[in-house]
Amino acid sequence: MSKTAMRASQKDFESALSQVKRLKDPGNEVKLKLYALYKQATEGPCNTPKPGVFDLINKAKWDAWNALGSLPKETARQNYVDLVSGLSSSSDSSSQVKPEADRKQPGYETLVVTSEDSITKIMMNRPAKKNAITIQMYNEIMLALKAASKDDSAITVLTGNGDYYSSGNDLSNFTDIPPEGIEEKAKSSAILLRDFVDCFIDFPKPLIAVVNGPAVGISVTILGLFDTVYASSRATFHTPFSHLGQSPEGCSSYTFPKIMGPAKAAEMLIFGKKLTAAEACAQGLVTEVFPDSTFQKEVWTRLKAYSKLPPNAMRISKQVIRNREKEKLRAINAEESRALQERWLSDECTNAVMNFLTRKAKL
Ligand SMILES: CCCC/C=C/CC(=O)SCCNC(=O)CCNC(=O)[C@H](O)C(C)(C)COP(=O)(O)OP(=O)(O)OC[C@H]1O[C@@H](n2cnc3c(N)ncnc32)[C@H](O)[C@@H]1OP(=O)(O)O
Repeated sequence: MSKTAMRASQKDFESALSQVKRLKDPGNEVKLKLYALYKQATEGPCNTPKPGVFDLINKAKWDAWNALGSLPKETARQNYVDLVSGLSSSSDSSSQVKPEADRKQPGYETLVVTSEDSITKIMMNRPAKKNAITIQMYNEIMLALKAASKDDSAITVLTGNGDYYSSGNDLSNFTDIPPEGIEEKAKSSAILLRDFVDCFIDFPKPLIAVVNGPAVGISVTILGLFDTVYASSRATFHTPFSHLGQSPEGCSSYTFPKIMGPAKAAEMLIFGKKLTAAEACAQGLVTEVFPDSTFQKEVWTRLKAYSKLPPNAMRISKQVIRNREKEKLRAINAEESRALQERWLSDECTNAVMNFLTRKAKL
């Protein structure tokens, strides 16, 4: 029987609604389609006033819903279920490990992933946006880490393209509010954050950060979960959580006091003190700093030598060093994510994000 000949039940629809939250970000166009079909399936034809021209996001949503005209609720429900099912099967196939070595791996839009000389390199690739991490990028980094954990490389590297390592969470992630409302957005963001950080906690091979420039927010906090951090002399390390009405994540509430002592950690995590590469190295967050002019050459020469060491011995050494803390780190990650879920609903956070997005504030 063809898909369209079948009728989606309310149960199918509800299961598609929960499935959609676990999908890789399908991009804005598909998200608008999903939104429109959801509204049509639950409320019928578009019945709200058209938003003003400057209310770009709500206008795009309204246009997508209105374009469905008088499509019956049942057909919209069926189309929603079919669309989610198509997205699920393509995202399943893109998560399979691909064996091609020595060249750019396909399937990533926000990253460049390569495997060469027994090193898998995951490079964040939104240089024009300072490698700010979108929902899609969180999902792609998780996919790339899962693939790297199973491929035949010995070590894995995370780095950034352009002048920044990463400016942290893309603050426009907070503007894409689903039909279920802001609370649901905070909840799904907390789940995404927890899953993302768990991938670093659980990563089984040596994981190296090649910090090519300034690092902000979550790109700094997760460094405590890496095995080695090499920084360019141009890099800085900034966790301005209080300025943003937020609180620490990436297990930094535990790893930073352990690495640098509680007093130095508090200056970074509570007061948002920005560290230079030399300071971050003196405090133990960074393994070694290289002059910016020779950074890439020196780091990659070093990493190529390390990647020739026996891979199983390196894995076991990492396990012995890290395994006894894994459960604790997972619990800390869950607790930090819960705290942030509440913070994201606060006026302090909303105002800080709006000030950035309306160009009133920068770090
Ligand atoms: C779901 C899980 C959530 C986990 C939560 C994590 C918490 C964090 O990560 S908190 C950290 C959030 N990051 C920031 O607050 C940084 C905001 N960005 C800035 O303050 C500045 O952009 C900068 C200091 C990083 C760089 O300033 P600079 O003058 O050199 O460059 P810009 O012209 O500002 O940036 C170029 C371009 O990139 C856009 N952009 C940069 N960073 C972000 C960002 N984090 N989110 C969204 N967009 C960002 C910036 O708006 C510019 O875009 P346009 O060219 O379109 O104007």
